[in-house]
Amino acid sequence: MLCRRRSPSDNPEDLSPHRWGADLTYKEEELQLLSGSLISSVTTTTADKRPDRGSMEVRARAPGKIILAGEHAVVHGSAAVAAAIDLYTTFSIHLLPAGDDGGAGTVELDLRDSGLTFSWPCSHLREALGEVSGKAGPPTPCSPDELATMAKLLQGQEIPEAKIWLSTGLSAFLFLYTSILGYRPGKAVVTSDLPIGAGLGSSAAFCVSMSGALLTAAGAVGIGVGSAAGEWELFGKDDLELVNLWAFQGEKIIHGKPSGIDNSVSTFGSMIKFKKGELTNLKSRNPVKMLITDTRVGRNTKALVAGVSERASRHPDAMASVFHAVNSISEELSSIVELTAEDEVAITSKEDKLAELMEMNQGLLQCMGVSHSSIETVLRTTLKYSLVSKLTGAGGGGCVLTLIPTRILFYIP
Ligand SMILES: Nc1ncnc2c1ncn2[C@@H]1O[C@H](COP(=O)(O)OP(=O)(O)OP(=O)(O)O)[C@@H](O)[C@H]1O
Ligand SMILES: C[C@@](O)(CCO)CC(=O)[O-]
Ligand SMILES: [Mg+2]
Repeated sequence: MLCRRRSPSDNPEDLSPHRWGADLTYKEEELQLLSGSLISSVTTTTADKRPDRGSMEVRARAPGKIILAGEHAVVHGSAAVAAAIDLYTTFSIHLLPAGDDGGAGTVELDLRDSGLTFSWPCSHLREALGEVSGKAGPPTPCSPDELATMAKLLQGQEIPEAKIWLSTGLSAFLFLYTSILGYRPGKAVVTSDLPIGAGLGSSAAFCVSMSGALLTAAGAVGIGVGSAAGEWELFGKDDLELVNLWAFQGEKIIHGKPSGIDNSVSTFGSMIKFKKGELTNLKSRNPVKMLITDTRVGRNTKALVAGVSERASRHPDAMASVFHAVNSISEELSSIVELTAEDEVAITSKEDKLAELMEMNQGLLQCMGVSHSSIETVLRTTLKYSLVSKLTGAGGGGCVLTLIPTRILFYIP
């Protein structure tokens, strides 16, 4: 399910949202149907801790997400609605006893899905970053100087040009690892069900699972030692709050200016309304079925978010109206989602309203300049079946949501 990066302008430093794959043409057959997701009952971040040959291994997993309404506008203070989906990123950390190899040891990272491994001698990290003790409490943000040091630490690593977009994730790893665990040697392994950079919150799931595992390994959050293989334990509410704060710092390194919605929904799961950092849990009693289509057009959230901010500074009044309209859509959508509909007529009317709001939101995302010809192809294709779609996440390619009303008689697994 990995996203195939196809755009010749797939450069994380390119801040123009239009240049992401703009000159390619897309055929319906090239779209990948990812999954139909029931979005009301998904578990939150969970972890598993077990002794392993004299040392400790901790695994944490965190879900991806879809945004039903409000992406981009949420960065500018509007409300947005998001739901966790049942595709996960898992981060495992195996702490090695210090000095096991007679020296200070190494910090290793194995990105299984990309087939890449990285390694830093602990002595080298200490030299570059100075004394850090590892921290159990709330995070201190990564300073510009520290960020520059992380970038330098990547220079010695062999990152293939075609996967250079992983650099920000690697910087986030180095920052979270050294801030939480100091220079303890360890081996981390990351696997994910999520396509990377496709709007399903891969960066947030990466940061949340990483924060969960590292904080557990540091003893800063408490889960017990797992009894049976394959058992996941839920974190307590206060622990989730701490995991979320650290994950947000990681997201800042990857995204530049995240609203916090992606890490929050990945941490706490379920369906949420999010506005200016405030999270409200939404109780959806009738399931909402969405089809997720991956256009397989690579894009980068940091560049798209920066592009919208630039447009907002060029046209402040017009864009303020757009953000205001999106806020109203998200508010209305969140109250409709919570309505309990008993009979068929009520369910149909609820779904019709949801569809209309999604359609309006898509129009406003086009106004923000974050749609893409591949997204428009999905919109046209689903419209042939009278189904409504909208982009989800940062847009510019990536994934598209299609609302599947209960009147549709086929089942999408
Ligand atoms: N499993 C992973 N392994 C390593 N790095 C990852 C992984 N998942 C995400 N990342 C990091 O996150 C970046 C992708 O994040 P980005 O925010 O651009 O997309 P997304 O989170 O999938 O989509 P959106 O933010 O729109 O929901 C990658 O370039 C990489 O740096
Ligand atoms: C585009 C955006 O609104 C959602 C990305 O999933 C960015 C953010 O809120 O951080
Ligand atoms: Mg992201």
